[in-house]
Amino acid sequence: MAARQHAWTHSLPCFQPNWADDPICVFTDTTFAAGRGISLVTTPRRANYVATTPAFAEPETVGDINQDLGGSVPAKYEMRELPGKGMGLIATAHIRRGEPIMANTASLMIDYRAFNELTKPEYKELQAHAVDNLPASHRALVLGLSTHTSSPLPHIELVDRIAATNGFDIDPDETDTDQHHSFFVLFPSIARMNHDCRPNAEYVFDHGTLSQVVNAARDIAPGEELTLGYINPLMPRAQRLAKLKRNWGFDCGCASCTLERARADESDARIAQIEKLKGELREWGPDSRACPEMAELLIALYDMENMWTAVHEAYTLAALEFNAVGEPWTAVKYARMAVEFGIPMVGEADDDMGEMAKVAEDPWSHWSWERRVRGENSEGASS
Ligand SMILES: C[S@@+](CC[C@H](N)C(=O)[O-])C[C@H]1O[C@@H](n2cnc3c(N)ncnc32)[C@H](O)[C@@H]1O
Repeated sequence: MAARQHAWTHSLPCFQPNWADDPICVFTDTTFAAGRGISLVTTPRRANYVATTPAFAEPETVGDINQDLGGSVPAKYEMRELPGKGMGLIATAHIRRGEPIMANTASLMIDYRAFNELTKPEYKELQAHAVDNLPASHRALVLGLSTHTSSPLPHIELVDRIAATNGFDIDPDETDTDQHHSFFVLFPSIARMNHDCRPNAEYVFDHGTLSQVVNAARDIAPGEELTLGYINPLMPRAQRLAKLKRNWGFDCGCASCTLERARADESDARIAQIEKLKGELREWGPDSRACPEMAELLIALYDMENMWTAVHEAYTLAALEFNAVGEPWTAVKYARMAVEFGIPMVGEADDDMGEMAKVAEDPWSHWSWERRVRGENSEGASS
């Protein structure tokens, strides 16, 4: 797509290694999202691509996003200081599974090219400029975020620690065929959510509005903390603890990490079996041992592990498996459950959700129909 010129505030310096084809600079729009503002650290080409998205081209799509879902719904949480965790968000009303809890437009979007192509001092300088260029109240919100350290830091280091502690990895926009680098993105209100290895909420990024929505993964009662998962939940306990300590500096005290030894070993064994079953169920070659009972065992294991944010993966595999042995109505049941549980967790645009909508509608014309009993190899089978 041809790059349209956008009215960015473009601050110097830009950096460009000799071998790179584009410089990397800071681009700010202080009028974005009804004056909240946004800063990008990226190439001029990519900044201009981002400016073609509805978030910029149709400003009304993002005008209300940051006021607790348009101000039409009162917030169902409040921020509190929590022992041993810093700040956190606590539910103040009942929240239903699948319900949107909060949303933020991006504050700071750092192209991974900055990390891959620039020196550390270069990208840290750009990162600090990007925050400094935001409107004052937004800048204060960002600079007030956690650094998981109490020692005072020089400004550039402070911004770097804030970004590292609070940023989210966002996959590149698939419609931008020119760019293959992820973005590292900051959403200041969502960043107040602490980690749990079995979180009760999940985030979904929308490239059209450059915004992140947090949805409830299960029913949440007033008084419960709202949590996200910072890491892959399918790691054994020791690996989860080590990764959280290394990357975010805390000893995880969540219910799953504080199980007594025997219960923790059982949980680790279930996690290992989940990984093994997923591998077998995704195998569509003639030697596959996959069968519907395996898929139902997988669902039970996700349930036992309280993996509310990921159980749709098991429903997806069960729908495919039942369809593959010619049991359309059980396939439709699981496809419907995959969509019901999955869309708030991964969004409608997710490939698996598209496949599940097709199975739910017409299992007989889906690629998986009687796949196992026909004994064909399945080039291109998803999930
Ligand atoms: C993205 S911030 C979350 C909000 C943060 N508590 C605050 O005060 O703004 C990540 C930091 O919060 C703290 N944190 C997050 N989850 C935690 C947990 N389960 N237990 C203890 N500290 C946690 C750690 O200091 C971590 O580096």
